[in-house]
Amino acid sequence: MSQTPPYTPVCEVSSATFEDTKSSSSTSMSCLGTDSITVDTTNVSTTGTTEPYYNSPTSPSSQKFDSSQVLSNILDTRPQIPKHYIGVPKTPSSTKSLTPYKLKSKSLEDFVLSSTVFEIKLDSLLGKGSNSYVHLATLSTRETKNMAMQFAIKIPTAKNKVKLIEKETEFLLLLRDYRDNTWYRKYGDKPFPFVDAYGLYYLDKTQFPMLKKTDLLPCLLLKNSDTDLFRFINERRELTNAYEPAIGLKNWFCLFNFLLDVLQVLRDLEAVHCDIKTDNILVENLSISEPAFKLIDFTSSAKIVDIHEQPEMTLQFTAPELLKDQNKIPDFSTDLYSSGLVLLHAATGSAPYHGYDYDPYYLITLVKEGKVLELLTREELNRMTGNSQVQEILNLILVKRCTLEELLPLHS
Ligand SMILES: Nc1ncnc2c1ncn2[C@@H]1O[C@H](COP(=O)(O)OP(=O)(O)OP(=O)(O)O)[C@@H](O)[C@H]1O
Repeated sequence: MSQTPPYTPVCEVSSATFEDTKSSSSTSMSCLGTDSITVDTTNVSTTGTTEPYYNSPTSPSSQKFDSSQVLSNILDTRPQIPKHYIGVPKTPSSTKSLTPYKLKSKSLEDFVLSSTVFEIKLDSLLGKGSNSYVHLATLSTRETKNMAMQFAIKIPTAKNKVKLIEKETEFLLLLRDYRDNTWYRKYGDKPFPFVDAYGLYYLDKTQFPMLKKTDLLPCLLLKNSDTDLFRFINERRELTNAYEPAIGLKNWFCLFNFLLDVLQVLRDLEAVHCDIKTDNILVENLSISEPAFKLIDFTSSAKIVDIHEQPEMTLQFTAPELLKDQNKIPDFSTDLYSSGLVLLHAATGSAPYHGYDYDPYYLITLVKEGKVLELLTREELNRMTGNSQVQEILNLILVKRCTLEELLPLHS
């Protein structure tokens, strides 16, 4: 991910410091009372995925992907997976002295792909979040080398970040269960709007040099995508006309429908994502006329009943009421508001509060007051108001704060 981290200043709940993961400068944020907010400095930084932040261990794989479909199908339809494919490493020869990180539940252990059956080769860096590196990688079976597939692997930046990988994986398992038992029954063969997870896989320093030499940590295997929505907006806004949404009218409504699908699933699960933003939406099928969007990053997601404090969120995509009241728990309406900001970004071509993120204190004031529409430039307004339905939908979500039910009749 090129947009947010590692330039993203993160306010850790535990330390309450305002830390920039790239520069070493840090400013106390405790006085801001926003301990769990990440400031998206997307518009300040112009990091490219082509520029790794360290000496990358990557070595492009020479594997062919003829059988990638076979392997991804096996991993996707777990009940059919052979038993020996699964297993937390015991004492693999290369990591004899390392104790694998102990996962917190049996369901997570059952999701681990055995390193005696599979091997993984890391390719290029796809993105970096505040808690993880995401690499393109190749998974192959050790015995039959032509059984190989490409995927994205989310690697924790440190051992203390594994609990977030565990939390995210548990949420992905919940979504997978929903997909298999409810989604197909309710929506037929409509694409599921969340990223597919294939399993967990343990890596050590010999495979990923950024890990400590004493660590053997579980990493999350996900379906990889061509690009994310942030980059998609930047590319498309050069091609679309000045009075239509930056990503084009058809794509904008496609994104709107996708977000309504996401919100309906979350409502069915009585859960919230809590970090819906442009960086967290992947875009697939770019060669086909309609792109397919997939939501990622479930590190802050949970069932509403299980949330007791505000999780880590991205300031520019946070609903004002969560900043005004630190005790307020995120709910469906706060995810809907964040979705409205994603739609605004896709319409105007600029991230919310673009140009106002140089001063986090000022930014917090603006977000608290929900000033996002008042800060739009003439060009941005033209793109937002060029189509009356786009304008109406944005107004309903961001100003009138309508409910999901009120929007559903507009779903096509
Ligand atoms: N499945 C994937 N395919 C392609 N790229 C991906 C995939 N998953 C993540 N990425 C890229 O990596 C970036 C970081 O991923 P992610 O947001 O899941 O990490 P994180 O550490 O939880 O980040 P955050 O700081 O937002 O919490 C994404 O913005 C995206 O660009």
